[in-house]
Amino acid sequence: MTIDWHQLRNPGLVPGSLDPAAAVERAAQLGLDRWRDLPRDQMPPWEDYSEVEDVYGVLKSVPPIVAPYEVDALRDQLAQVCAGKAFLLQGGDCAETFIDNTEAHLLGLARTILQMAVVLTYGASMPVVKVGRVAGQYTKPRSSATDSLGLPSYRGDMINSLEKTPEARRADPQRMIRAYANAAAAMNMLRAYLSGGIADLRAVHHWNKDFVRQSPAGERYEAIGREIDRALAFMDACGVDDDALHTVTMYASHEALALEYDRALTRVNNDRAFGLSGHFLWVGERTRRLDGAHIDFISRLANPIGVKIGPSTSPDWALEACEKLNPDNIPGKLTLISRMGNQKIRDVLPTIVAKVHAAGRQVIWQCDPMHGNTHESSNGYKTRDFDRVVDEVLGFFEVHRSTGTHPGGIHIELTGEDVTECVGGAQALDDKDLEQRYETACDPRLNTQQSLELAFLVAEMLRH
Ligand SMILES: O=C[C@H](O)[C@H](O)COP(=O)(O)O
Ligand SMILES: C=C(OP(=O)(O)O)C(=O)O
Ligand SMILES: [Mn+2]
Repeated sequence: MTIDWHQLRNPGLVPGSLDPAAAVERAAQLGLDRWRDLPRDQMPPWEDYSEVEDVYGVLKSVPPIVAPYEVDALRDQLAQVCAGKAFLLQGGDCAETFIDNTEAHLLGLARTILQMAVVLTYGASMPVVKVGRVAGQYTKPRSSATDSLGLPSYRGDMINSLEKTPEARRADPQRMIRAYANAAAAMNMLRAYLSGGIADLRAVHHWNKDFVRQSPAGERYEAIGREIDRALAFMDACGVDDDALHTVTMYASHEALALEYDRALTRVNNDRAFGLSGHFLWVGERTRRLDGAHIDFISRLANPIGVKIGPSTSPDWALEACEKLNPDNIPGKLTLISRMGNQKIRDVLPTIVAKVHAAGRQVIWQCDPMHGNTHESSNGYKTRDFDRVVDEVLGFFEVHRSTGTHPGGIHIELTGEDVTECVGGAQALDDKDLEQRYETACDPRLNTQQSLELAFLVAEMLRH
């Protein structure tokens, strides 16, 4: 068979019909460009929108970052989470950067997620679906259009640069192409490494034993570590040696904020629109208006999607969001990611869960204990207190226990590096320590130790 490469690179490839005009028509039928006419918050301050359109023209014919069958596979796995038979672990940088898109950084992330997943799998006695904030988490919504120096705010490497000069902060559409290239390289590396040695269950458990040995709070975690040891020895004795013990799938997710980027990487396949810039796309707290561009765009996708819900969310809003984002009530399709803050979650979340649940809406409840718990340290750093993070997750479990619903997962800003951005944890980092390695481009992340500690604590919550 001869492959017509020119035709394969056409936009909107539909198997069985390589006619690009038909693909464009299908996209229109699916309403994929309706967002262009709707109100849009957090629009980057582009100087010349025609440059954005040029970049869009380039990106709409490139090979996508992920494949439709993977997107469907993730949704199937998330259906298990929705049914209370699996747990969702999602984590990674607040803002990925081009300069940190290195082998070491990605390996650190993969390793940390795998280590957390092993502990959570044991704690929950159920499969853990692993999703990185990775290979596309390059745009940021901001509270203010300008920073403390009066410069345009940094909006993620896809839009402008963190460097503090007016020129660097200019919104540059060409950066979308660099974001695509970086995302493709990251995904390529992760796929390769996760099907090889680093995903070996015994190796991952070995790293966890190192963590328990070194952590000042190691004693508390030793019991679970020993139990996992015994479980592995038992499996060995039984001769269990399955592929699942050596390879892992980690899916990629990011906030759907730069809609031109995500739309350009959307492909229509068998009359379904797949956002192939990542497996899972979510809409953030600042862009979730139901009549707005972001919600409209993700509502058209076949992907599993999420929406952040902050402390001002009403039960009515949540129900309406479920109807709009998952009209066919498909299990695993929609994740509501609460980020209320530890002082509010116990008051605000119960009525939302009760209303959505009573209406029979299929939804995954996930807890982001980061974004409602940000404060400024005494020495001026944007930070988070580990105890408040843990307390919000605890509140999340308490709420679901009282409503009889499944606490489906956690969504964490973390890195596999020894940064000092969040205070607290067994290392007892304090405000002064933040000066040592504060490297985030946006929000403070849990470091490797804090992330693993959180996983052990959540494993304890899952067991009870
Ligand atoms: O990651 C989330 C947001 O982009 C971030 O919390 C906004 O931070 P800001 O309030 O510093 O703009
Ligand atoms: C912007 C983010 O969160 P939120 O929309 O919840 O503020 C984020 O996840 O980085
Ligand atoms: Mn963030």
